[in-house]
Amino acid sequence: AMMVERWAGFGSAMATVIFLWSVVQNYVPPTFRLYLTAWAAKVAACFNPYLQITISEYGAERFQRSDFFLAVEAYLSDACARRARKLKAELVKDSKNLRVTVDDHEEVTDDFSGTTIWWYASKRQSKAQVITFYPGEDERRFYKVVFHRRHRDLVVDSYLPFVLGEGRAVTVKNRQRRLFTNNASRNWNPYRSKSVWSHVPFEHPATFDTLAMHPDEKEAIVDDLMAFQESKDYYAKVGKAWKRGYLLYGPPGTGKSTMIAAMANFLDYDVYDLELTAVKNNTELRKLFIETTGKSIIVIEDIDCSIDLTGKRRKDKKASSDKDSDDDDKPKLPMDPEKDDATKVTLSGLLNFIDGLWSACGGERIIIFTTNHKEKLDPALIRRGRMDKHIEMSYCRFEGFKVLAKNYLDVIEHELFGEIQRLLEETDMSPADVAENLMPMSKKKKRDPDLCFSGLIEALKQAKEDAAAKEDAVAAKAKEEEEAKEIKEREAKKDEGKDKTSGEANGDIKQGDK
Ligand SMILES: Nc1ncnc2c1ncn2[C@@H]1O[C@H](COP(=O)(O)OP(=O)(O)OP(=O)(O)O)[C@@H](O)[C@H]1O
Ligand SMILES: [Mg+2]
Repeated sequence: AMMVERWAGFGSAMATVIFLWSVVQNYVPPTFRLYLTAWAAKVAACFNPYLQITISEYGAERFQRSDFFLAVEAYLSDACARRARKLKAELVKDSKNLRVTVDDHEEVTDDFSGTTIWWYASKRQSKAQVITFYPGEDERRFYKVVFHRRHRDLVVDSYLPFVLGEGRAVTVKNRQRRLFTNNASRNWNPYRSKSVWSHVPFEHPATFDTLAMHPDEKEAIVDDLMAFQESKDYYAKVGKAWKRGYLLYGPPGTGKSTMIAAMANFLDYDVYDLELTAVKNNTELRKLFIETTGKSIIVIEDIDCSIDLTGKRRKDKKASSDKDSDDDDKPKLPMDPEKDDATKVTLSGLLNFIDGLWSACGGERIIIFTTNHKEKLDPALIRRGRMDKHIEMSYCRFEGFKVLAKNYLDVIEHELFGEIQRLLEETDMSPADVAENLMPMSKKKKRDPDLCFSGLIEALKQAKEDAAAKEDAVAAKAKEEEEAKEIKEREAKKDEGKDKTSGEANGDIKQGDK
């Protein structure tokens, strides 16, 4: 009976409210009505101590999902999803893990310095009458955060920025890192991608642990990278763009490319592999650079082979083209070298690429050049400040070998190590060749250290012999050349003498004879 009475009371109260509302609707002028509504909201607020903030999926830019929404989503799935009962799992683009998030219309609580905060995931139907191509496009999802009035400052000034930061960190941690290249054939479908870069997932397994190198050098590089990563404020303070350049040089197979992969894995960066020969001109180079994102390594491999970096070589080319045009007076073809030059990437274009003004957009970029011949590079290109650190990757010595032996065969000590050490100090063998000997591709021999090490010793001895033979050959050739030169010089002198005696006979002859 009490229940019925209470409901009746509730019903009559409701009826009164509805009656009053219809009076307001019909007889109160609109301006006053607005005022009344605001006032009613205020009255309600007096009794409801909770505030709410909405974070919608599409913010001011209608076509791009709001950064904050994505950060909240990541934060909730990382920190609070465990406490939710209704979850949803998705396979998300650019993320390497399944993403489990709070389902729509579900509530989770969070705790921030002793304060309880409620989150609601929800969605509403968009009212706009637009036809879209994508399913689900007319739904607008949003998150609502609810908290007590007295925590307003805490939530707005500390909690929400905290969520943003945490969410971004989670996104970075979970993202699938990518390897970009500017040299993919995109021509078959011009509509597919407007970006100048195309990408694949970056999954190179190299790390600094697997890199054969002297431990001290390795540590120095790791140290440098860590210092770079943490010095955002420092770079800002000294007024420099937040980037760093490395030059990796050394013979083939010494681990330059592997080192880049290890760096990317260590820093958790994307890799942009820039193929300079595929870049038409400086403008395109600039466009490529602008489209790179922060937290990335930009790599130009074999920089000495990529373009005419030196003015000298360009002149050579011009001289030869002049000769050509002397030979035949054909009209100039589109392939004309003059024009070709104008549409090429130049050294100055590349220097601009590295430290032009617009290289400051974003930040946290590492630029790496690799080369087999450091001496061929223009000094301007590799001066400090552009290429801050020059790293020599060299032949495998004993320290490097120990890393490889441990990695490939799980061996830390072995009776053959002494001999290998001696041979490695005397012989230049690249880590790639050493590794090849430690990784026999045969089932029977598989992972037998004795066989592998004796095989390596054989290979080292062979390499040593070859090197000696080569040296002998080089010496012999040099001697031959020297002799030939001497003979030539002698003959030239004789000719000179003859010329002069047959020419004017004066005091000069005596001088020449002397
Ligand atoms: N320092 C090293 N540590 C571990 N592995 C190495 C090292 N150097 C080379 N290797 C092995 O040798 C192979 C070739 O190495 P990498 O491609 O890095 O050489 P590179 O210096 O880039 O050569 P190139 O100058 O020809 O480009 C790799 O697959 C790698 O496994
Ligand atoms: Mg390489």
